[in-house]
Amino acid sequence: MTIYKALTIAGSDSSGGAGIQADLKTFQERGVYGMTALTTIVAMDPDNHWAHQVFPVSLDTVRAQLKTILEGVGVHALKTGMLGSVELIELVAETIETYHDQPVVIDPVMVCKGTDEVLHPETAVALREVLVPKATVVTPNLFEAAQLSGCGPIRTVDEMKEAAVNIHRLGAKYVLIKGGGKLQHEKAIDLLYDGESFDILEAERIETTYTHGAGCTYSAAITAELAKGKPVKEAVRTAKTFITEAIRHGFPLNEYVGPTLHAADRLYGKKAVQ
Ligand SMILES: Nc1ncnc2c1ncn2[C@@H]1O[C@H](COP(=O)(O)OP(=O)(O)O)[C@@H](O)[C@H]1O
Ligand SMILES: Cc1ncc(COP(=O)(O)O)c(C=O)c1O
Ligand SMILES: [Mg+2]
Repeated sequence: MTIYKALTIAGSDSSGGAGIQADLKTFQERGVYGMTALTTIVAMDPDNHWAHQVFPVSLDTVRAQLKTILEGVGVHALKTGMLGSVELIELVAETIETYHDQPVVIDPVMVCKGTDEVLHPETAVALREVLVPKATVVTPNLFEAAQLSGCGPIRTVDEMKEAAVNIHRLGAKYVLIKGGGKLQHEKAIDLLYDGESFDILEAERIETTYTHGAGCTYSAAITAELAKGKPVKEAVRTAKTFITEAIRHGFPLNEYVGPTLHAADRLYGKKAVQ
């Protein structure tokens, strides 16, 4: 029996809903062995309205983790999440160049939910110019897609299409823009573009604010399916069902944050994508 292995290069969300924790839980749920290269640690302050504090991991430490996994073990697919510095984005891009055989999912994390404030503003340009061109699939939310594409704010499916074309021109093979809860639409719409045609993924829109980590979980589920050798379109459809169930069963951790339930598809799943 083949054990499929996936790597996430991402930050730690101590509260467990997003980041490397979401990725590992999702890999496990999808039957894939998960490994990690930790880039940064995010802590949230309960005495200060859950304000985020970011503690970066040194470049050498990230390099050593990547060597452990990519030279010491090998992976069937990898994904990136929060990277936190231009130097790190460059290191990850070089690493992908060296191990370019596996599918690569780039989740171009710029923002945490609840704010449109870019966490590391200087990294947006490096993401666009250095890392997105290496992606098998890039998975921006609406805010990130606007930043990467150079388009203004994205409010409609037509504007999502325009942004997807621009991002595809950067070199990503597939562009998946997440309309999610922010697009004014009765469904939760995502748009997948492969340079030729647009696929709309449509799922039930769930009335909830417990979506912390939804993007990480979605991109990790896509990575897991790609690790198993699934084609991109099938991987994205499977992941869409998975994230819809995880959001349906999202829950509050405290007054500030509610993550999705990574185990929901296994525990309560039903088909969600139309
Ligand atoms: N309220 C919702 N109901 C159903 N699906 C949602 C909802 N909000 C987000 N999604 C879906 O969750 C996935 C992650 O999207 P999103 O939350 O926009 O990402 P991010 O966490 O990176 O901002 C996408 O498939 C999106 O369509
Ligand atoms: C370490 C880390 N990575 C990524 C994210 C982005 O999470 P989301 O999946 O909600 O976009 C967060 C948000 O808090 C985070 O803390
Ligand atoms: Mg995100």
